[in-house]
Amino acid sequence: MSNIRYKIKKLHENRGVTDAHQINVVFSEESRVIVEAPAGYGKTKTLISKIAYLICDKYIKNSKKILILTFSVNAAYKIKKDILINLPIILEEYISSKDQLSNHIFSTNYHGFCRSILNKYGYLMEDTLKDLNSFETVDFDENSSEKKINLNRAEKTFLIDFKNNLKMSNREYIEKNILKYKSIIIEKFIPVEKITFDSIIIFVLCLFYEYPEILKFYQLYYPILIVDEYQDTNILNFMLVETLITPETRIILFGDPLQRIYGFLGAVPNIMSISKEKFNMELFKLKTNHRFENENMLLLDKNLRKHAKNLNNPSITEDAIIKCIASDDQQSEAKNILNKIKYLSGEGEKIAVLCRLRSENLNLLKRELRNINYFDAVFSDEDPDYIKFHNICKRIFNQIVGDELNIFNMRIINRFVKDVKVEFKIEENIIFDSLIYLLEVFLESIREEYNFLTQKQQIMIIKDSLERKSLKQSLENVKHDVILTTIHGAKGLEWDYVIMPDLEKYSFPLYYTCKECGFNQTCSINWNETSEDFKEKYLEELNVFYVGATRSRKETIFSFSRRNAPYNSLSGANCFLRLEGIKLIKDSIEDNK
Ligand SMILES: Nc1ncnc2c1ncn2[C@@H]1O[C@H](COP(=O)(O)OP(=O)(O)OP(=O)(O)O)[C@@H](O)[C@H]1O
Repeated sequence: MSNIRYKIKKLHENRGVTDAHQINVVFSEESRVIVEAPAGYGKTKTLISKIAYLICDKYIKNSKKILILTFSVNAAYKIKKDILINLPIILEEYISSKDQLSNHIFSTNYHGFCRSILNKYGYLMEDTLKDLNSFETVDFDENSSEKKINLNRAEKTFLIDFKNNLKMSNREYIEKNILKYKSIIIEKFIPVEKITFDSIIIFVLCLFYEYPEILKFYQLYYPILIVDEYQDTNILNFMLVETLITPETRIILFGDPLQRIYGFLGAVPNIMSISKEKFNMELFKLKTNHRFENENMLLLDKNLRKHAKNLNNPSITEDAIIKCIASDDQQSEAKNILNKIKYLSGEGEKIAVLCRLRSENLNLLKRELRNINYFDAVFSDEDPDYIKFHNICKRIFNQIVGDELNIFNMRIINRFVKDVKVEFKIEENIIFDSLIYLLEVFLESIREEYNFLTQKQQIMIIKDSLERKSLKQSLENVKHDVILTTIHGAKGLEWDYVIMPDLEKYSFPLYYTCKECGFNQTCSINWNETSEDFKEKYLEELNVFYVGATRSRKETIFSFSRRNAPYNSLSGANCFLRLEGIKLIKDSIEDNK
């Protein structure tokens, strides 16, 4: 054991100094641990070492497993890859093969976990659930136009209400209506071989309720539960986690409250502190950033966090000095950003331009960027073209693999890509060019990075990713030196330099937030006079700003215009750029490196 401890300590050494806070988490004997760690503070690294420590300290008996849950499919596979690469190094004498290691852990996303349970026991509630893998998974909300599903008006209204209550984390409503939701899915969706994303978790909650002996089995089978990106947990995820926990379960939760940017999809507000209280957990904070190379970036991170914690009185002690491109109008802003990129690139530096969302301003920028070789990845999950691309790929892929799930090779990949290209040949839309490239990058990573998986598992990741519309998570494997994407799409990724355009009022925070703020000309907010609801909306925007600003290893450069494009209206630096603790200095294109 002392050898293992030595090896783990060595792994957590940076320039000769061991990160004691990470080590405290790894070696802690507490059975309920919650770890708060901003991006780049070594959450994932700590998680991997913790698993190694738990396995070799015999916390996990032979027939039991550690369950590791995450929000996205790709995050789950990334963790699994890290585990399979790193753990054998730490655990040489404890684990003889990767297979043996796989026997101890199950790393998946919430939906993947629930699917695995429904594949085994779903038939107990509804016989046809044994064919779950061949069903099409759909998201049902007010924009849905599912023609094949014969819903009456009352059912449609109910499903929309249910979704809205889910987004509002209204647990009381969900608990009261869960059975009704389940029966509509069974009566109307399953006969046409469709199922909703939410119902995959709902069916498992119902199964556990109806068959407590099955729940008991899973509770004993997974004596250790680890959840990553816990701040994104929605109310259904939370109910699932809660159900799996017994007084004996060891729980380790990792997250960062400030990176909660999926509130609009239902991430529960304050989920980290709620869980800390509810499960009586010991809080550990990681204190050292291992990502930033620049003192001002550390200060920016620190000061933004202080604001998020206390809007009224952030107690700033030192300013972060951040470069900012101030332009007269959107056209000159676009030109200035292009010049900045040209100046920064050239030595293999990776640069990202991160925007809030698609807009008229962004189109001007895109026109300028056509002068360089950049990768355009500005699509949101709700984008019709983005959804269409995934749906068509899903259909083509299913046709190619058919029922034969055990064979996955280059011939299948080539045919798949060729057929997709044929399908989109006539579309003159840069989004589809980007998505085809992203698809190729994604397939290459499955073949090369996930070669430790069986061919069937590789096919299932592809199906899962197309279904979850998560191609944009392959952005980190794109070879271009310059990427234009949204802040939401950049979550969890990092580049050498980040440029954030359009940081003017009415663009970011979004127009509606500025409207609620009364189009406040000075952008200074009196927090004693604002409603809780406004505070919450503002904080969510601040979180998005924080996630964007902390994606760079070397430097983040802000940019804004004095006039906004659509109406050429007067604008100017937004409220975030005026926060105490951020000192802007004029960027004169050449002075960055
Ligand atoms: N103690 C350490 N010594 C050396 N490098 C470290 C240490 N901790 C983390 N790192 C490195 O810092 C980088 C960020 O770590 P990691 O990815 O674990 O952070 P994170 O908190 O999970 O960030 P994110 O939320 O962005 O994924 C990685 O390259 C990791 O290898």
